[in-house]
Amino acid sequence: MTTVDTAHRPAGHPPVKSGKVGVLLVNLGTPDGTDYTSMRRYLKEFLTDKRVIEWSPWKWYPILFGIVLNTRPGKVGKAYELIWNKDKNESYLRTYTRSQAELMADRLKDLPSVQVDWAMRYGTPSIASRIQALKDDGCDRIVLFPLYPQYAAATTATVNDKAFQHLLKMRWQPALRTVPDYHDEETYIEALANSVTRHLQTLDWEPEKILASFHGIPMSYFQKGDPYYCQCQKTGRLLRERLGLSEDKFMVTFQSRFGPEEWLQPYTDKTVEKLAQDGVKKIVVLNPGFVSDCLETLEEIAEQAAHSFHENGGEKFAHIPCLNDSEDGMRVLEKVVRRELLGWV
Ligand SMILES: C=CC1=C(C)c2cc3[nH]c(cc4nc(cc5[nH]c(cc1n2)c(C)c5CCC(=O)O)C(CCC(=O)O)=C4C)c(C)c3C=C
Ligand SMILES: [Fe+2]
Ligand SMILES: [Fe+2]
Repeated sequence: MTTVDTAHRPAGHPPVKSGKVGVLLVNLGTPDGTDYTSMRRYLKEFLTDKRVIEWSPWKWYPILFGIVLNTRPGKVGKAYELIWNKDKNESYLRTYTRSQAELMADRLKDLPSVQVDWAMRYGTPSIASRIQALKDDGCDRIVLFPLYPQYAAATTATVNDKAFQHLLKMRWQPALRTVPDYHDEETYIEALANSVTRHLQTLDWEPEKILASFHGIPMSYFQKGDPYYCQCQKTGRLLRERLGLSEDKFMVTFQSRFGPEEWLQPYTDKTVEKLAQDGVKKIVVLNPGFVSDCLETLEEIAEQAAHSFHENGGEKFAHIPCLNDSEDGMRVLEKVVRRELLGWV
């Protein structure tokens, strides 16, 4: 650890701490509560992000403020209620992100100059508040880790934007290292394969199809050059090969469509429905693109997709949890963080 030489400091110069390295884990965000006001605040911050909705504000804001922010908070709030972590009165996304940061701090104990923290892109704790806290604690270098295995402008880039926006206001900026995607990282593929294998062993039936369902993005974002689709496809292929499955048995699909545009295909909901209608009786779905379980996995897949599969004639449906704060999941995050710390510790 290096520290600043302050012996010559003139009277009145503020005391400064320095010499530590911060690691900031950042996930998407989550509402503070399931009530209308909390939901509206969260959705407003999310859906006014130009990296998420790329339409011109002239076109988007009348729809957002006139319709979406009046109707969606109530509807989505009910969905959040179904998957709320009642013990901690928060969403599981927050519970897991905090736990990942705590476990990461423990795993990096051999590096005493490293301090680990966590933040959310939307809602609390904000990226600005945690970058400031790390800097105030003496971190003059920060590894910023957007918790997305696949890069998308709507997720990774907006986390980076937000961090640099805060740096704009700082006199003494920390050096910031942004962590790249890790969609084809060996440890990640291995962790996903282990979780599939282990979960299948707990079932007394064998799936006819395994679906790797990723969050979608509008097709237009892909056409503008976003690498997300290709990275999801590669993660899917590597996982399938690792599991030794044929293309016939394993599919990559895209979920969570929002708005009227065409999104990446095949759509998870339509695929699940069609498989059941075509006579497939047993399927398993996993969400490799989500580091932690959240509304999109627990409600949209484990609840809604399961329901739709059964309604359409399917018999057995299983959802494999995300890696969350499991041993395998933490090994992946630690591997990436240690690589990014090289040269700084
Ligand atoms: C145009 C809108 C959206 C884009 C593009 C988008 C991309 C995207 N999102 C995730 C991960 C998550 N999204 C989550 C919730 C969520 N996503 C959108 C819209 C877009 N996402 C909305 C409006 C919401 C809120 C819920 C709803 O109103 O339907 C979540 C869950 C958060 C939680 O608290 O549980 C995650 C995680 C990715 C990875 C991605 C692009 C790659
Ligand atoms: Fe989303
Ligand atoms: Fe959704």
